Amino acid sequence: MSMIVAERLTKQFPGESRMAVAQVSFQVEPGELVVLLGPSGCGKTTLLKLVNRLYEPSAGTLLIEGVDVRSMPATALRRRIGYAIQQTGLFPHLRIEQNIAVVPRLLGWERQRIEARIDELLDLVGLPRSYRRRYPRQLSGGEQQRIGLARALAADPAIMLMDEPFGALDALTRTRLQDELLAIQRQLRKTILFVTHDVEEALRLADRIIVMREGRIVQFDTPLNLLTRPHDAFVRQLTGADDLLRHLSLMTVAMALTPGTPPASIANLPPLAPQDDLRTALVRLLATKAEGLPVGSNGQAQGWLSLAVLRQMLGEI
Ligand SMILES: Nc1ncnc2c1ncn2[C@@H]1O[C@H](COP(=O)(O)OP(=O)(O)OP(=O)(O)O)[C@@H](O)[C@H]1O
Repeated sequence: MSMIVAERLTKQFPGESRMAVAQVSFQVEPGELVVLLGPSGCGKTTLLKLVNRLYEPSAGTLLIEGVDVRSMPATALRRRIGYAIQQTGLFPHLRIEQNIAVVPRLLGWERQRIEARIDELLDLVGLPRSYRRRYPRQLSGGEQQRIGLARALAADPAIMLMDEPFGALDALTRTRLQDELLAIQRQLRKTILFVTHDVEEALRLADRIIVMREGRIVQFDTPLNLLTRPHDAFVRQLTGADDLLRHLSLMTVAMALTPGTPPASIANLPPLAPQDDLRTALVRLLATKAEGLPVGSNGQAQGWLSLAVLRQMLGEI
C-alpha cells in the first residue's frame, strides 16, 4: 500500500485568487525519499504542510497508509510524522536532551526508554552524547540541524517531512549532512518528503523528484529520467538537463566498472569505491593522469574504472 496518496489536493489561501497548491495528485511508496523541487513560491512548503495538516486543504484528499487524514485528530497525526525545518524550531531554553525528547514525552514514553533513545539518536546523527546538557545556542548551525533531525526521528515516525533543512548551511556542511541523511536513510528506510529549491541537493538525495511550478506538478520522476527525459523546457532548464557533468554525478562507478584485475600500472593507486559517483571519479582520474583507477572496498579490488570507457559513456549521453 502506498504510504502517501494525494488526490487533487488543493490549497487556496483566503483572499488569494491563485491556488498555492492546485489539484495535485501523486503517490509516494514506503521507504521512498521524494524531493519537492521548484522555484520560490511554487507551493512546496504549502504542500508539505498539507501532509501534516498544519494547513487544511481547500479541496482534495490525502491518504496516509490508506487512511484519510481528516479522520484522525491533527495532533495525533503530527506526532506520527517527523518534521524538520530550516529554522530547526529547537526550543532555545531547553537543553538538547529535552529538545530531542519532546515527542516521546508527549507520547508518554517511560523515562528510561526516553533516556536510551536520546543516546541512540545522538549516535545516529553523529554528535557526542555529552551534548545532551547543552543548549541549542551552544551548537553550530550544522549541529543544530542534526538535533532537528534527531528530534524529528525521536518517536520513530514512518514519515518524515523536511523543509529545506540544510538551507542555511555552508556548502561543505551541507554536503556532509546530505551524505549523513542518505546513510541514515539506508539504515532506517523512512518515507521522506524533502523540500528544496537546490537542484544539486535534489539530484543527490532523491529516489524520485516532484517538480512543481505555480502550484502544479510538472513532472514526477527519477533524477535520471528528469535529466534524460525532461517533460518540457521548464524542467530542462531547472535541472540543467544539458549538463553532461550532472549526468555523471548521477551515475556510479559500479555502472562503468571493468571487472577483473586492474592493469599493473594503476594497481597501487588509491581505489575508488563502487558507490562513488562518476563525476567525482572523473575528477580523480584526470588529477592522477592515469589510464584508470582500481575499484574496490576493504582493500579488495573488484575491477577498475577505465578513462577510455568513461570517455565512451560521455559520448553516448
Ligand atoms: N499563509 C499564507 N497566506 C497567503 N498566501 C500564502 C501563505 N503561505 C503561502 N502563501 C502563498 O502560496 C504560494 C506558495 O507558497 P509556498 O511557501 O508553498 O512556496 P514555496 O515553493 O515553499 O516557496 P519557497 O521556496 O520560497 O519557500 C506563494 O504564492 C505564497 O505567497
